[in-house]
Amino acid sequence: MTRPILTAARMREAELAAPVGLAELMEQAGQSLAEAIFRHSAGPETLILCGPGNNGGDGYVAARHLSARGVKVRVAALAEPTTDLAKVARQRWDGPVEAFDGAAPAPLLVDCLFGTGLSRGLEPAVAERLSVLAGSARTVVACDLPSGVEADSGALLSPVPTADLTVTFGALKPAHRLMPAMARMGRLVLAHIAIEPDTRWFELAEPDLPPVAEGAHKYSRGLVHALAGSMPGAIALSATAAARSGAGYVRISTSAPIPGLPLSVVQVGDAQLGDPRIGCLLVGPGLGKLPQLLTLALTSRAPKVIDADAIGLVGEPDRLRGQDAILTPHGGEFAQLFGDHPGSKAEQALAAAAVSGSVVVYKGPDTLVASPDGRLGFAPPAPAWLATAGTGDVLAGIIAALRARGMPAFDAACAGVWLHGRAAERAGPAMIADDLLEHL
Ligand SMILES: NC(=O)C1=CN([C@@H]2O[C@H](COP(=O)(O)OP(=O)(O)OC[C@H]3O[C@@H](n4cnc5c(N)ncnc54)[C@H](OP(=O)(O)O)[C@@H]3O)[C@@H](O)[C@H]2O)[C@@H](O)CC1
Ligand SMILES: Nc1ncnc2c1ncn2[C@@H]1O[C@H](COP(=O)(O)OP(=O)(O)O)[C@@H](O)[C@H]1O
Ligand SMILES: [K+]
Repeated sequence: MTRPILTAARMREAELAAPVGLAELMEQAGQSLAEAIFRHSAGPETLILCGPGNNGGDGYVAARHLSARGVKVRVAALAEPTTDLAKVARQRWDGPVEAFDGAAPAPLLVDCLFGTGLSRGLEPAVAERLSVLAGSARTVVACDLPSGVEADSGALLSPVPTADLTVTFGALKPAHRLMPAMARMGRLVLAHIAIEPDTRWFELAEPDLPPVAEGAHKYSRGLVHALAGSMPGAIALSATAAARSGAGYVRISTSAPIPGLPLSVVQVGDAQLGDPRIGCLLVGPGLGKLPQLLTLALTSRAPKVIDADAIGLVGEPDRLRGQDAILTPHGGEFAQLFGDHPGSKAEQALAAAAVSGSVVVYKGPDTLVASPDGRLGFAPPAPAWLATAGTGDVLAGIIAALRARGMPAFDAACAGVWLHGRAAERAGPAMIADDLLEHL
């Protein structure tokens, strides 16, 4: 199941449009926070830090529910509540409220200082105290977002301790899946509250892959045609990944024999781009500085995956319009083609997709898949050991195979990114790109 993602502003709209009142939403949020805490680590003395806004309001509600379950709860307030909702939640908490500054540590710390309303970094003394309390706790739970994280960009506006568990409500926020904030979340639980998120932003989930038809033949299962350039290892990784990702036929145009390929991958000396059976053309991995090969690729009517060196050779993004292309840039390649866009990584990816008319897979520890029509997929965390040469070549091959198998471009890119991350998890920390091929 994909999980919806809303910006702070869209979340507020969804809250206002909810079929229940805001006070009921806060009650649901605080109660589900208490439940998630109780399930994660029932029992130990709990210190709940409450801020002045509704994030703090959730904290008072959670305090009441945890206390009713018999947990020893202490509440410390950074400031008196300023919103009506938080004031009511505060009144309904009948235990004492300590001052934030003097609060002693507890084994379980719940951070309800700031959530989606954070507008600037925490004051240095507050951030420092939060860090000390988090450092002394066995378990740190963040309500909605760890305090100091900017909800829409994933930026850290002040130092942010890493949570063991983050409980968010109704929808994820972009920061849950954008760096550097993503690394501070710990386990991320999405609790249900009665909003109806209407959004085309979502977290990637396990894909439905097209089954192999009973009457399939190798061409109907999808022909991936790759153009080799000056570095044969990269295209060998891509082509093998395509073969292992269910393409019926993988073929490479190459001027010299490429070693290390499965015997089933066909190597040809000419371009063969007029072949109407090509389900996806792959250009870029190991291409080197051969702009003529990109130009040749762009004469083909086939769907394309354009990766690596080829991205830097495009020049103007609108050269890609009408190409039915999926681009797979890392940060450097993205900047080369699209220049400096303002805004968050999410906004940049969408702007790039719009200007190129292409699906853009903006890679990194926080990979995004953007469609020109406004859909945006956020990858769940993938292991950092993917940061090794050649893993991008493997990803390009996976996506090319899924595209050739008939998946629409955006779906193929989303599925490919998800499968790539899970293959890395199975391959383990000492993996090299070649090892991913055994786990596809
Ligand atoms: N609405 C609903 O129905 C539901 C909402 N829910 C919950 O509400 C949370 C959002 O609540 P929120 O909008 O009140 O924002 P919140 O993050 O608590 O902080 C805002 C306050 O902090 C202040 N402030 C900001 N930065 C600051 C800083 N660095 N240092 C000091 N002050 C700072 C800011 O003041 P100002 O920027 O105006 O100075 C304002 O007073 C959301 O994350 C979720 O947990 C759930 O219950 C579901 C239902
Ligand atoms: N720290 C990280 N955590 C998770 N995934 C990462 C990290 N760094 C890189 N990746 C992933 O590894 C792959 C690297 O691709 P790329 O930069 O094109 O490398 P190459 O060109 O060497 O194949 C991408 O899929 C990227 O999302
Ligand atoms: K918080």
